[in-house]
Amino acid sequence: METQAYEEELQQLNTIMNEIDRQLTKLEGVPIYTGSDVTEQVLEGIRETNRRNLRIAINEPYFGRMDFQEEGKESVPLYIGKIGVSDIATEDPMVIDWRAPVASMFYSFTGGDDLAYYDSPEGIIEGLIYLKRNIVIRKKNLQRVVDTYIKGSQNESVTDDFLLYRLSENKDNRLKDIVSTIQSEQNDIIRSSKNTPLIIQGVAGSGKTTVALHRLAYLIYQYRETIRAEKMIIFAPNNMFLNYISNVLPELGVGGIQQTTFTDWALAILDYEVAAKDSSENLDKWFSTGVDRPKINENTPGKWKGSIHFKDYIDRCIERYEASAVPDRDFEPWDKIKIEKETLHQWFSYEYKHYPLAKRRERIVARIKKWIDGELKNIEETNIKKDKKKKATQYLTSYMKQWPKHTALSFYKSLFVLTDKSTLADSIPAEIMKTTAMNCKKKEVDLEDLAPLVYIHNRLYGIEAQYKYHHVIIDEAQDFSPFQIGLLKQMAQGNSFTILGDLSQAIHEYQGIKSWDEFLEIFNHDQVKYYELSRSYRSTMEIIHFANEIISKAEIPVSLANPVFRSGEKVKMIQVEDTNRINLIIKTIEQLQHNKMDTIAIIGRTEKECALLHDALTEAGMSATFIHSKQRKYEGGISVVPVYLAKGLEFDAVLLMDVDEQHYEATNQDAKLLYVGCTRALHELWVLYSGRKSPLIEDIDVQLFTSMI
Ligand SMILES: Nc1ncnc2c1ncn2[C@@H]1O[C@H](COP(=O)(O)OP(=O)(O)OP(=O)(O)O)[C@@H](O)[C@H]1O
Repeated sequence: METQAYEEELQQLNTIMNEIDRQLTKLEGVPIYTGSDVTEQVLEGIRETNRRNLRIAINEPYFGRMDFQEEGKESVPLYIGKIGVSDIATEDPMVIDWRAPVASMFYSFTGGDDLAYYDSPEGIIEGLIYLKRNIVIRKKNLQRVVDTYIKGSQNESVTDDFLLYRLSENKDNRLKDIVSTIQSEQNDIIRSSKNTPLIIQGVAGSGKTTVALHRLAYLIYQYRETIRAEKMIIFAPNNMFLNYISNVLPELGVGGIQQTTFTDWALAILDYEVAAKDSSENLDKWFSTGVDRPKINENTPGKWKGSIHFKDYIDRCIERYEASAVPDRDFEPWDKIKIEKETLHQWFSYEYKHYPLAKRRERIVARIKKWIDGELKNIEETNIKKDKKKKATQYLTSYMKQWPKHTALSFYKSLFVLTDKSTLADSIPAEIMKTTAMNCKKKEVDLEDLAPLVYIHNRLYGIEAQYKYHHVIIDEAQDFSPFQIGLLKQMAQGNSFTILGDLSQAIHEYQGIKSWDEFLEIFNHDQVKYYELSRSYRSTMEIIHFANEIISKAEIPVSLANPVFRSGEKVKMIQVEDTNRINLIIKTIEQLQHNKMDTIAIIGRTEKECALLHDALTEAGMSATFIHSKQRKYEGGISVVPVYLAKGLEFDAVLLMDVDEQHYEATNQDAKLLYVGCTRALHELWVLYSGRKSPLIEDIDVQLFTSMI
């Protein structure tokens, strides 16, 4: 039977490949248009997209087949691929784009005799599925045919076998697409409608980043009439992470989406009026160990400035500025000739109300100048006219001095200067007042200042068209502040958001959130869709069970990860003396490489310790990449990385260093850090410590690891 299926698919592959080849050859034969005719340019754009798509399709034209019988019709085999391909002569679809409505059944159907259905533009279409088949094609060669559902057969649902086959593969240095194995709960998120903001709490390895990228590809396809790639934006925690995920969208045939960090994005909007302080200093501080650990409370700058309370405070300050902006006097450049203050107020508060504050000021200056010109026209004597003009200009300058022109920075700075007893600034903690005023003076600010600065900029100057988005994706959103979300909410049209994160990995406690309610409130609870993904696809069961024991020690209001049934090596726990550490690491890595582990991370606790470890390993002849906070590229191979920078990444094997009582104390924060470290591993996890082991791993069930000396 299997051979028969294979032969059948081989034949089909030939037919489809020939068609793709024919179309591509034809398109590649058309000379590229470089002229200035707009219609021709548009046509060239379409040809270029088609060329690009067909080049993707020619290597792996499809990955699945589903035999579907729509009610009242014949059963037809539908081939599903990354890119849709039609027979050029008959226009019949040969391969269906995975994002097409009918293809949704390939992901949502998990067996059974019930009618399957999908939501088409014409309404719900129902029918029966007879076959669901996974087909692996690599570089034009048919490699594997696995039936995951055959109607009437005993062994009805073996979907997980194929998923496991994909999960057991090793990873290189880039995140991959998952079109062939999207799971039903992921499919629901990917295909959610554009204008419902989504908040997704997903355990480590549940596919949040991957799902977010597939969702973008879906939205571009589904809303192609109204949505543009350049108007969609992804926020990720750092540039190395952006580099790590950079292959997925091109693999899905999607280009042009903005991908950035909040810092880079904010600095550009502020036109680089300020610089961002070196983040590594901050990370060193917040992730230090022992007596250096700073305490975190509501007055911690990141928390305080990231709160909606601070946003409201800024609103009040802006209102105050607005109320007192127009000088409380007539504009009277010459005796008895004047614009009355009531008129100026009328312009400001009514006629120009729809303009942002700075623009209103500009408009009024322009109107006053026009009024002066008009008045001067009535004067005939040249000398008097000249004299009056001079007087009016001087008067205007002194008048406008009473109406300060603000930039985002100057306004922000003014919030941190205590000018009089009645000032609103009374409520700002003294330490924040002092340091922020100092930073503003140096034009060098912290991450937590950027959202308020952009917010003020928007209030003063309005939001430019290029910063109004069709869709916003925020990955690792647990590290965002409510203020950042509140700000972005103003800039995303129709509240089109996908916000993803994991509270169990909320290691940036000094700025992030404790509960998703903090964001839900911003969107007015009932308008948002909240999802929880608890199935974890990355790590083996052994690793997930071990990691779950650690995170259970922290009080976090989310459910534990539930691994797919993929079994591997037990977690290894090793006590090692400092003198033997380097030796042991090198031997372990040799063993792991022998076991075909391609990407291996040695995860340390702080950046400084990792730098020292990396030096020692280099000296001992090992070649590894040291990942530090300024790293922009993830190279793969062997990496030495501080645990907080490993978040978001994954490796075939992980060596967690220094899991002792000094480095990982019995605190929520350290439990989360250790959890992040453990869940980076796909296949093997080695936990090393010297002296006393961390209390976080002290009483872990002995069945869950192997102790080695
Ligand atoms: N449906 C799936 N089929 C195959 N692989 C999947 C699937 N879903 C997720 N994966 C794989 O699981 C791994 C984790 O995915 P991803 O990094 O997107 O998860 P995450 O939730 O963002 O993780 P974390 O929060 O731990 O960084 C990746 O290797 C991804 O390819």
